Amino acid sequence: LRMVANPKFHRSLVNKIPSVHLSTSGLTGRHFAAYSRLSLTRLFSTADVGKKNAREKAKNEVRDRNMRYREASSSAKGAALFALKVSVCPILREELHLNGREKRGRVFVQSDSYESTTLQGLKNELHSFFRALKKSTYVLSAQLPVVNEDGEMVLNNEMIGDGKLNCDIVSDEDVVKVFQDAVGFYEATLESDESKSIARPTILLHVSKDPNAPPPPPPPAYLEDMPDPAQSLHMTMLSFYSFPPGLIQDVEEFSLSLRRAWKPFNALGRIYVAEEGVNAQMSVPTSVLENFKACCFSIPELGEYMENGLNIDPVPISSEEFFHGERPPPFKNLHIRPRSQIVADGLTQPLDWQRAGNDLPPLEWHKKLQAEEPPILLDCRNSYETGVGKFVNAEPLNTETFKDTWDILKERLKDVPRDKEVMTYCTGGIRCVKVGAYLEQELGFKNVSRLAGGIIGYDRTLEKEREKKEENLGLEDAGDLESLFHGTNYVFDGRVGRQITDHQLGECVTCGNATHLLSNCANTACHRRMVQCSVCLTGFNGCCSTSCQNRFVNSLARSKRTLSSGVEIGGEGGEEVKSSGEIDFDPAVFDDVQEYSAEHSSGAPALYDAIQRNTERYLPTGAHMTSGGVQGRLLASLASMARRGRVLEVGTFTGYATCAFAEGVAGGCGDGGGFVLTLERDKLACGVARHHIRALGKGGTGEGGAEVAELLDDKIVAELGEGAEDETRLEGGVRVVSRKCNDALAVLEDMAEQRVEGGAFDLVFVDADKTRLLDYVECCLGSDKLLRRGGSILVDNVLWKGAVVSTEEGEEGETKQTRRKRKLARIMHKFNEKIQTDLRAEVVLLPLRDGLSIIRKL
Ligand SMILES: C[S@@+](CC[C@H](N)C(=O)[O-])C[C@H]1O[C@@H](n2cnc3c(N)ncnc32)[C@H](O)[C@@H]1O
Repeated sequence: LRMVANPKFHRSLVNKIPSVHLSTSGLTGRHFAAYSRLSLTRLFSTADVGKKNAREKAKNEVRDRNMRYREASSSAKGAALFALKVSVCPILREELHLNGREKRGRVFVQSDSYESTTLQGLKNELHSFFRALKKSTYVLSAQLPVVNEDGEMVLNNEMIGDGKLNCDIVSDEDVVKVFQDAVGFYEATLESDESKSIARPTILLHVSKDPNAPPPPPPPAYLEDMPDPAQSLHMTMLSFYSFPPGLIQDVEEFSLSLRRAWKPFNALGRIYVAEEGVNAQMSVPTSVLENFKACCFSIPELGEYMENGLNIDPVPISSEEFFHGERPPPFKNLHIRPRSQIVADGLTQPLDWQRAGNDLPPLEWHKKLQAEEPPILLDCRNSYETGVGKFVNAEPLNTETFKDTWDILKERLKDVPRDKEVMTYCTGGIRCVKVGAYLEQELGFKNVSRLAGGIIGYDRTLEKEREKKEENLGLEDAGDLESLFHGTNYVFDGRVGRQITDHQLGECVTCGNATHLLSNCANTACHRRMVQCSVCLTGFNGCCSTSCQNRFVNSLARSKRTLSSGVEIGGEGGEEVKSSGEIDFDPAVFDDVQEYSAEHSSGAPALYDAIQRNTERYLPTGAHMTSGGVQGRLLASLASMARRGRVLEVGTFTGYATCAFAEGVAGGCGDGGGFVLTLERDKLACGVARHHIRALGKGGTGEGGAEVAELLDDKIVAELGEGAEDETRLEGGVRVVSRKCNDALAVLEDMAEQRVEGGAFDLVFVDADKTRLLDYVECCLGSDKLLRRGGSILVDNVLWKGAVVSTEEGEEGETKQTRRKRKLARIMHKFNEKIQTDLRAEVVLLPLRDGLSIIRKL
């Protein structure tokens, strides 16, 4: 991983791959090099592979193979490789819903291979490119290309329509003959006029519907007479999970099949699929709910293995409220995501999820909790969930994430006799399957029970029983039906929490009063989940702090201005774009000049190598985000020139640039009172950065500092609340303060209003969310309280991997990533244009690495 995260390594490999000019497919050598790099990333990054859907993966494999073939054939023309120009008839295109790429395409086949000598081999080859054909009965026919008077090959077989080409392929012999004929034809063109000959034997292959194929199967019974889901006046929320004992063999294929099966219902939701099972939170149009249930029960991997069936919310939401109500819709799309686990547990070995204690129906659970000698009752949710609601007498495990569960359980239960009854519960029951399995199989408890359907199931059952009681229908003896769960149940969709009783167990984040209300901060860049009372919710405009409130109110005003003036600025999304790790770079930008300048700049001291290593170990997907060697040296130099040695960094990440700034300030600051403030929203990054800054404080930038930095262990993430600060003093009195904040822009806007303690900054490094660069820079240019006149702003990534140079519309069929890259490049380009014409500043855009702008405030 360390090698892969290192651009030098990529470059060296990319440079070693011969680049080919493939004009027929529109691919240039440069694309090929970039593509090769993507393949490398794919090869090394198993997490990425896991995320790709099956179709994409198969297509990539074939493309990879074709690339190799083309590469081979570019040096050696001839009969070693055949080109098959494949087309699919319109009937099959429609029946199989083939997309643009699958309607026609080119496949390369080696001579004397299984594919070029047998019908099955040939078909397998076609299936890997045209996956949908696997499910169809079709016939193949072939033809040799026609060479026109100018010696050009006429490959246009569009005119075939539903018909066939002149040679049927129904047996291995037919395959052999067609390939032999293709060689003969190729050799004949060579002999007649080599300059006009074709590059390799070529065959036109047509796939048409088999006229004798049996009719397609009738639609499943559950779709018969189904009402139109689009007309449903209500939406129903539901959830379910399953741990099928036979596991899910092909996760990606199964995810696709779920999407196909659920498409007719207009279902929405978030579904995780892994080998171990399925975990779904969904909303379904109420009018087709019964059909949807029947569909789910007909799928073997769900069916009887859906523990407690489907957990259905008894109160449907009107479609109007669902889609256009005050709150955002719980789900906007149907996301079916292949995952390595449906609940990430952090266990080294998977357990047998079928042996996970007993499922206790809610009414039995309710009775048991009223018993005189209650058993051990464990709340297996995280602390933010248990903070607003739990069963009376339950012990919260107080985990930050589910992965913390195992150590806490071991410690809590170490002296408990193994035959003591242990009861566990969670939101919907899924986490308790894993906890139950662990208690039984790893800790040896013999009497484990789990609340079937979790708190959601318990709440619904009690509600139903109460209704029954009211209607005086035969009521089971359930004792008192008052809920023993007190407070609010945290749920994982747009609703955030459901209040079960009036108990106010939470503490308002802004005033500290008791409350049951849960929400997410309205400042979208912060969006933290929070407990906030109704008074503060209104008073703070739905935000968690005054900083976020200012940011939120300002951005509302700005978006109004934007709408009326038609000028696009920044964008409220504030998405962190640099960390996606999926954006490829244009290798042409990383040319020899960059290499040369790196080789002829001073190397970074040892501490920085240790920082980079730790980053690659603890935050590998973002390891490319650190400033790195040459830029780090430049930042240190610039900081050393800062008049009063006061530097603000926006986006600490793991502290690479922070240490460079601190180093520079310490080495250059005139009055000895240097100060570096760095802001970061990510807890883990903050924890790692603090360790590095302390290492700098203890051992300096050399080997001593590197040794301390290397002592980083897994317990780096401190519980960091909004505004939590950590201060390190360097020799010579320079103060380095790392502050955890939810949204750095809100903090800057605050500082721009008030006086910054100790005076304005000399230098501000803007290196956080890239879509709001103008907002950050505006804060600095607009307020002398934040950045003094004559001071500078540094903005990173202004060349956006070279993509700013050309931001026109992309080719048809470009991927989501390239579209996103183009969109971001346009934002960056607009930023560069706008800042260049700003009369308050002078700009130098350095083509260093990914582009660094130095903006001097006039
Ligand atoms: C490119 S990295 C910073 C790299 C660092 N300056 C360096 O040179 O080593 C960007 C960091 O900004 C943080 N970030 C993004 N948006 C933020 C925001 N609105 N508030 C605070 N931090 C943010 C991300 O979590 C990420 O760690």
